[in-house]
Amino acid sequence: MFATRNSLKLAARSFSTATPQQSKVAVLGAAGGIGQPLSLLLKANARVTKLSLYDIHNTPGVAADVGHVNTLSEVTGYSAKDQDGLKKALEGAELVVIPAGVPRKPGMTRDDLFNTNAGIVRDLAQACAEVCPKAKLLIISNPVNSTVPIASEVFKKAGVYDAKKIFGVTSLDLVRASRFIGDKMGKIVDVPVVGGHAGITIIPLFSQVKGLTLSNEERDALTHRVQFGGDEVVQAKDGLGSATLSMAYAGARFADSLLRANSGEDVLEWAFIRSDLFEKEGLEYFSTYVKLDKDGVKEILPLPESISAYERELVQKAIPELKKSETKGASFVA
Ligand SMILES: NC(=O)C1=CN([C@@H]2O[C@H](COP(=O)(O)OP(=O)(O)OC[C@H]3O[C@@H](n4cnc5c(N)ncnc54)[C@H](O)[C@@H]3O)[C@@H](O)[C@H]2O)C=CC1
Ligand SMILES: O=C([O-])CC(=O)C(=O)O
Repeated sequence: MFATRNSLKLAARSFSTATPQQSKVAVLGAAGGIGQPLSLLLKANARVTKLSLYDIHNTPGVAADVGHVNTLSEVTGYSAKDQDGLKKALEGAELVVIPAGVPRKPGMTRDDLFNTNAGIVRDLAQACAEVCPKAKLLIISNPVNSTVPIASEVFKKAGVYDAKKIFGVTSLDLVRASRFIGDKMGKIVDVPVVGGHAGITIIPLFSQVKGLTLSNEERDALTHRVQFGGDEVVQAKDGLGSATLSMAYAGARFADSLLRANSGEDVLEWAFIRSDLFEKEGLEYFSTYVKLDKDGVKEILPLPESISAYERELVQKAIPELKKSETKGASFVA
């Protein structure tokens, strides 16, 4: 991966190596299973000029360790023990990535994490709304289908809400879909994934992959594998948590897209955001194709006309699930 100092290539895409403008990125939950490798990948990204790590404990060690990686960014670490540690971590942040919270154990759904993680995300979002209201929030903590509405409601209450800047990170679903199809195609291609980030709300759009032909059985099996890819890792880790390394990779890739957009590049991404696409159905949040610019979401693109009848049906099935989760999140703050 660290082939040369100037080329950090990861799969089909690469992280930025261009000389950056000033970009401070804060990671909240930085000492955790995702937080540590994610912080490492952000340290390796030349677009990050300041990396600010926060966790309730163990952050000084992670910051000291990551801080020895020889890129020019400055690394600071704060924990809950430091006076105003969270505030200091957030001051001047352009991007705030949030992987704070508990992960699943076998037999749990992501929604089972709500009771613990909803409060964590609410409180961290509250601090962001106070200290860096213009920062882009990248929410990894599960259940994403509820934690994004939670953060949004906190920002609304604080009077600083900008729907263009609050993102649920669903990029692990895209990474998985791309990887699983990679075996079939013998090369890595991008696979769109829309909807949300839990079970049947995760909808891979295999119909959009040029040159891919699947039998109905293959399509069903691959769709199921993408939808329940998280469970595969939870079971394999056998009580020790959920995906961390692949999530760090996917999260760092998503952060890089926002940093690229911030420096003027036209960037296309898939993200779970506030969207009017299903307004008629009363749904507020949906992961879809977006154009990014320095202010966050520049344009939300509709679902491709050419998606299959099978995929349309999956979208219809996901809508009530997504609605339940967003209502649960929004009511928690209300
Ligand atoms: N969006 C996605 O695709 C994915 C989301 N996740 C979710 O990410 C979250 C974190 O997962 P892991 O890193 O494996 O868990 P972990 O338990 O290894 O790490 C979580 C970290 O959050 C910290 N933390 C807890 N409360 C905090 C607070 N109030 N402020 C700051 N830090 C706090 C903990 O001290 C810990 O270091 C889980 O909710 C998990 O379900 C995991 C994989 C994929
Ligand atoms: O499955 C989990 O709980 C973690 C997660 O969101 C994923 O791996 O997609």
